[in-house]
Amino acid sequence: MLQALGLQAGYGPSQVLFDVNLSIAEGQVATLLGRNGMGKTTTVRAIMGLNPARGGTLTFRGEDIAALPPERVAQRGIGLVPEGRMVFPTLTVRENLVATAADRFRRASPWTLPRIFALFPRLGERQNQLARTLSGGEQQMLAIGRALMTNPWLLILDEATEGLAPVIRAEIWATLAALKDEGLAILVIDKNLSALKRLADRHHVLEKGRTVWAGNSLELERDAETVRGWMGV
Ligand SMILES: Nc1ncnc2c1ncn2[C@@H]1O[C@H](COP(=O)(O)OP(=O)(O)OP(=O)(O)O)[C@@H](O)[C@H]1O
Repeated sequence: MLQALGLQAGYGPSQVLFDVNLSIAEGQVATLLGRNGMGKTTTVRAIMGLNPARGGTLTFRGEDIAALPPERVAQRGIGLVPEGRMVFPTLTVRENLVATAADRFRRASPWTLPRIFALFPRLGERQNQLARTLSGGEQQMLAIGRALMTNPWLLILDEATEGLAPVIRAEIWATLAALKDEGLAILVIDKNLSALKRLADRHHVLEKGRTVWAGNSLELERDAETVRGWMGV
């Protein structure tokens, strides 16, 4: 579904990604692992067209997306839950969700407000509240709901559980498992290896802008010590 080969990207004169290789099959959950500053967010930005690829290849559902601007990438069906959530603070929960709503692919059962509120009942209870008055966990749920309202084929979450209470984290992990069961492909950036091992099919470790390890959860178990070393945990 998504494949990056030898991906390169950076900011102005500084190159950050040198050789990122990443693949996510349909309906799979994949992870991007690595210490802070190793290029995970930059990889996401390259996929989304925010920091366009400068080398290598990037394909999504069989199409070359390397040169597409961000709005086109989103239209192709990649939904981003960015680092720091970035919900619209002065819009209500409902307005945040409606703002991005689109069903470009005429899905069999598209995401709607009632479906989002069934997934996150708390958002339903607070639908007329301004987003900035929500707790961190609720804002994260809203960010996920907003990405789902674009009816993506692939959902990307950058540090979605960071700074959240354990009980809220558990809720987010359970939600991602439910979305996977529905067939949604997901790319997760997170540091919680034990949750990721259960949820994800494939893992990629980044070190200084290069994919230095990739494998499934069994292989991750086998190479746990090495991977933990790369992650600094
Ligand atoms: N806007 C920017 N301008 C210049 N350099 C940047 C910018 N954003 C990030 N970088 C640099 O790019 C490198 C990779 O950062 P990136 O955010 O992709 O890492 P990360 O693996 O996602 O880590 P983190 O968990 O800290 O977000 C770092 O050296 C960082 O300093």
